Amino acid sequence: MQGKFIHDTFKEILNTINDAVIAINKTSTVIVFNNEAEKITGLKAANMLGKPLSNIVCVPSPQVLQTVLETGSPSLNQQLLIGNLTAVANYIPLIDRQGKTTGAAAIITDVTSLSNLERQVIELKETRSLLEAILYATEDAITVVNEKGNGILINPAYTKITGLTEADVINKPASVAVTEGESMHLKVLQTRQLVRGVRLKMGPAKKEVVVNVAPIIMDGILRGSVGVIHDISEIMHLSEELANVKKLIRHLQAKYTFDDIIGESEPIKAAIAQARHASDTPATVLLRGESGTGKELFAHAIHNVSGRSKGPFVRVNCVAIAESLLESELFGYEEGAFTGATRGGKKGYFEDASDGTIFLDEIGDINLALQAKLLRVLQEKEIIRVGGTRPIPVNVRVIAATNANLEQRISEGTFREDLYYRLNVVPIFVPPLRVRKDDIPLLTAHLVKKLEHEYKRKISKISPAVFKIFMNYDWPGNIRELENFIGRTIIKMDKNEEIIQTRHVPEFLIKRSTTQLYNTISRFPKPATEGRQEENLSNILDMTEKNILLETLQKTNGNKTKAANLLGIAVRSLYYKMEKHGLA
Ligand SMILES: Nc1ncnc2c1ncn2[C@@H]1O[C@H](COP(=O)(O)OP(=O)(O)OP(=O)(O)O)[C@@H](O)[C@H]1O
Repeated sequence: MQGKFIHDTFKEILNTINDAVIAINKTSTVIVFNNEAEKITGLKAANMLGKPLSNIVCVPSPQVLQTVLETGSPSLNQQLLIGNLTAVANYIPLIDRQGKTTGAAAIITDVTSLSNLERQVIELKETRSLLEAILYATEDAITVVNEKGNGILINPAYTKITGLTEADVINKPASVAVTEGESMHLKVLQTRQLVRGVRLKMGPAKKEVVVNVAPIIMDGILRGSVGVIHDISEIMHLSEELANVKKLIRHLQAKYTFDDIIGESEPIKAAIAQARHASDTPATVLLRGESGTGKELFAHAIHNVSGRSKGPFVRVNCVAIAESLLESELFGYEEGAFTGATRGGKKGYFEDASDGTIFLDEIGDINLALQAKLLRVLQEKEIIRVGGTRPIPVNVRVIAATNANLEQRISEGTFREDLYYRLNVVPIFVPPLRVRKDDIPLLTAHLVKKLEHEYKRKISKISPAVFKIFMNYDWPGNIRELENFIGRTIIKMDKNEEIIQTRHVPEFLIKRSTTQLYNTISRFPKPATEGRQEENLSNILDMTEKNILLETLQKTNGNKTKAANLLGIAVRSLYYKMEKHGLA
């Protein structure tokens, strides 16, 4: 009776404790427990009392409990599992008055929620290791800034790409890293909006990069932003190479378009308009004009705009090929046509150009025999290979070019008149540079850019004095000569110089330019404008034009073709001008 009293009193005392308590005897059998123990085990008294402790809770290390019972020493923080719960037990030995261990009390604390936290900490650590691995492994640069826009993290790729180390960026404003353009971190922090695909230059080496930056927003609060930076210098390099390869391919085809024909002066605009018009038709085009004026450029452009642009463009320089070979090159040959002829024969340029365009440059210089054969091709639209008899139909558009005075050659009997008319279906006169000097600045800028790339130099400016020299010279070699001079000028510049100055211009060009300026001024009788300040510019220009026409016609004894040639204008336009000035 007294034993029950003691037991119940003891249990009451145990119930005042927040932790679960289960007392066991020397054989690990449960002798007493409190309400909290029933609660966390979910067991009724009948299922606990007198049962081994291991039936009630899972003891991962039974020997620990055994040691407590045997040695009478407490053991703390031992893990227990009760169903889904994780608990920690402190085993306290129960010792009687004689100092003998009679059992033990397990004081059990539910640490499930605590272990959840621990688990989260472990998960966070794992995530962090994973993120670090990604940060270190990726080839893309990553940069993180805080909400103030100051750097807080970069990865090794960032340093590799931008050349900036942690010392350069951590705790520094994001803008320090950007050499050209605006810091996207700062923009994102202002707008809270993601930015994508922005091109910038970063770091001391001005690396070409593309950046994506996203805001970091946690629980609605802006904490900073993260940027991913892609190095595109390699892509840029590759696309440059691709552009070069494309250029090479275009060299085998038609390289230029009308956009490549630089000039805004009236004479060049008129020629371009004529050429554009001709592109839409299948008509044969005859390009006239001095050497270096851009006739070949026009031929390319006409082909590229025409319906045949997908077909081949075959350029034949009729003077560059030996006369004896030109016929077989143009029309091909049959097997055995001559000693050394390839077995099976060979196609000529006309057949190569099938469904495309053949550009016959320097057409004025082919011999009469070949002229007759060419005439036949133009009339019949078929060729006969050298050594053959079988006509082969060809579908080829002909563009011819010459700087020769064909009309004069006809009168001299060296050029066939019938061929002239066959070729001259659409004549286009490409004006010489001296009649379109207004285009010199544009052309110079274009050619400088072209050569800058070729010579791997950077030219930022051309001094006005150099332009003056260029403007005062007549450029008998036309744009080819201008291109040549600019090339020679760039060569004379030091590597670090970026401005073309007069000292770089070859001496003799300066001399010639000055002489020509002097001649131009003194050549013409002073128009009756002196003292007549009220004359407007248009009248002065008219008078000057009239004087030049008169002077040229005098020089050519009234031969209008020659005069037009000297002036670099079409005979038709000479007639028009003569009429305008009452000289016809
Ligand atoms: N309007 C232009 N814009 C830009 N470059 C031009 C222009 N005209 C000519 N060029 C350049 O000048 C050089 C000479 O041009 P092109 O070979 O077409 O002249 P051409 O009249 O055919 O000469 P030729 O009669 O000696 O064959 C080329 O490098 C060409 O690219």
